[in-house]
Amino acid sequence: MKRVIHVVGAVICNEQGDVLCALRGSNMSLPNVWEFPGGKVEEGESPEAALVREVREELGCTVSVGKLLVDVFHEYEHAIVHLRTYEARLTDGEPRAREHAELRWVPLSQLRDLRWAPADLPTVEALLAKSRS
Ligand SMILES: Nc1nc2c([nH]c(=O)n2[C@H]2C[C@H](O)[C@@H](COP(=O)(O)OP(=O)(O)OP(=O)(O)O)O2)c(=O)[nH]1
Repeated sequence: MKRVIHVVGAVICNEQGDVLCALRGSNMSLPNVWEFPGGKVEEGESPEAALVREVREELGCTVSVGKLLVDVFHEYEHAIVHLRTYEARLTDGEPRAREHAELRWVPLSQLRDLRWAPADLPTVEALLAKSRS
């Protein structure tokens, strides 16, 4: 049985409604794909607390965590990723790529043009569906 990794991702939007997307580096697992900032939930940690901690580590800024958007399991070669994505709002600091190859604010209309980590596609679709409703 593959191990299950519990991962959280933050959907952070700016005033124009662009979404903050992060490019995984070539030296990371799942290299060179776009993802939502976040990471693994530690033992005994709530998903919300993990998201605040990971965003602080990766982007050097603070978010407040809002609604759960998507809760999905995706089977990769290396493991099964249990990904929960949340709406999140920047409350302090400016995001900087401390660990990622690049950060980019992407308009909703261009979200599908990025090469996403496969587990993230349901979140991309949920964001597009929400913007149409
Ligand atoms: N942070 C994040 N990880 C994602 C997303 N989608 C997705 O499939 N993943 C995967 C990539 C990794 O396998 C795992 C998250 O681990 P991580 O961000 O701590 O990165 P990592 O594997 O480089 O960490 P590590 O082995 O160095 O401890 O979940 C996403 O949107 N955000």
